[in-house]
Amino acid sequence: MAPEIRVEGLSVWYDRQRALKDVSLNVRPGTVMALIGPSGCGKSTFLRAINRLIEESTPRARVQGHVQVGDIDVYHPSTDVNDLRRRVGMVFQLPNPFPFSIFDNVAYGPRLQGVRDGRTLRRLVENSLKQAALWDEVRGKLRRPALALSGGQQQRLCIARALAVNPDVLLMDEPTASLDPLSTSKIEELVADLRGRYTIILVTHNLRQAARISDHTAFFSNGMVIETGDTRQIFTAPREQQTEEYLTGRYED
Ligand SMILES: Nc1ncnc2c1ncn2[C@@H]1O[C@H](COP(=O)(O)OP(=O)(O)OP(=O)(O)O)[C@@H](O)[C@H]1O
Repeated sequence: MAPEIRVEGLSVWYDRQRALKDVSLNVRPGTVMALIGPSGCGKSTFLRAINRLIEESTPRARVQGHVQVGDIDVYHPSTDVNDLRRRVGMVFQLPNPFPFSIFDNVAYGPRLQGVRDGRTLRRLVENSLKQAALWDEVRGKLRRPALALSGGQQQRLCIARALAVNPDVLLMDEPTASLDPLSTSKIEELVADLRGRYTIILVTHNLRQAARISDHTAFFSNGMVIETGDTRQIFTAPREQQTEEYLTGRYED
């Protein structure tokens, strides 16, 4: 079941720099939330706070506030980070398949979880590749190296890999930034398809993409959420002047 994500009073410090300032934001179950805003405003930091990736990449960073993903209190001392990351999948800007075969990339997570049975693995791999809209292009070639796929296919493979462990949240950090227009539209269709089954947060610099595929949008600036709401409303009638300036390109990046 796609969970609600509730974030209350989230602040993040990297050394002395405060990258997020008391951010509160809710994402409803099974919806797509787009995070937009100028470079360095804290969008990726927000995303990485949700699956506790910040402590992984920057052990000296400090996180304060409350993050709830369904029934998981993300920063509670008893929370199992591996379990959290199984339920909260992540896709990055640059496709990052492992230097293994297509099959082994998708089977990686389930194998780590102890799935050994060949038939079960084959079924999981096929289902995940179908969900990621890649199956038709790679069936019969599952033993080929993942790195031989095109960039757009690699990104869909990374989405399949994330889906293979059966998450219920997907965090996507500029997933189409490195892709050509055709691959971008495939990923956008895929996100539209996954909506409902997963709660999705998508960071994007592509405003038209945010307008096309998100239900809600949050505009970040300088570590704060300036405005959040229905995507249509944000794009057609923003309440805040800063949002309007950003959307009309008058914002100093
Ligand atoms: N690991 C880190 N160590 C120190 N400072 C960091 C680290 N990661 C991010 N920052 C700083 O925190 C601020 C927010 O960065 P973040 O990457 O979250 O912004 P962003 O909105 O995602 O930017 P972009 O759109 O360019 O990806 C920036 O000033 C950035 O330089």
